[in-house]
Amino acid sequence: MSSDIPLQRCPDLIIKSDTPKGRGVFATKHIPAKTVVDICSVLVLGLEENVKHIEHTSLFHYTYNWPTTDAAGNKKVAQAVIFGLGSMFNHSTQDQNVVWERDTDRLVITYRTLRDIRAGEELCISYGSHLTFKDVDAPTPPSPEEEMEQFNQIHLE
Ligand SMILES: C[S@@+](CC[C@H](N)C(=O)[O-])C[C@H]1O[C@@H](n2cnc3c(N)ncnc32)[C@H](O)[C@@H]1O
Repeated sequence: MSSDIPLQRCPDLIIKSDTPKGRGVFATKHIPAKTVVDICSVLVLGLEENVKHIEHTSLFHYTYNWPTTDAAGNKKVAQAVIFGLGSMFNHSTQDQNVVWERDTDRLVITYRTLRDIRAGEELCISYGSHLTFKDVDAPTPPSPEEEMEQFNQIHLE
């Protein structure tokens, strides 16, 4: 049947529970680029139920933006709960190694490796630029002394 959704999950993964980002997904073996790591089903939340209820719970930190159309036919951005590993991937600004793709008709998200992943490495997606937490991977801003040195170098060259 064409509406059936074949599932696929890479077996070479574990959840580590004590990382600086909380729980996270890690590789136990080398995983080649473009490997499907998981196909996750999605529950799209009502626009109103999200604002009235979900945003006031810890689930708020797990939902993804999901394009939808309201009763009047206007395009809106709803929120969706992702079942499976999709809710366990942490964010990396500097070294995202997993990409994801929505299937809005079949209500699934497919996660694929962006590059080869080494055994022991964390699998991270990008949450975009509006983070609701302090990014532990964020580059540390230069000290005033370093900034002055960079400034001097730029002006000396
Ligand atoms: C979808 S959950 C990911 C799984 C989560 N680490 C857990 O233990 O359930 C998103 C939450 O993970 C944490 N997180 C993800 N990426 C992070 C990062 N780069 N720096 C700090 N915390 C991060 C934040 O607390 C964020 O709200």
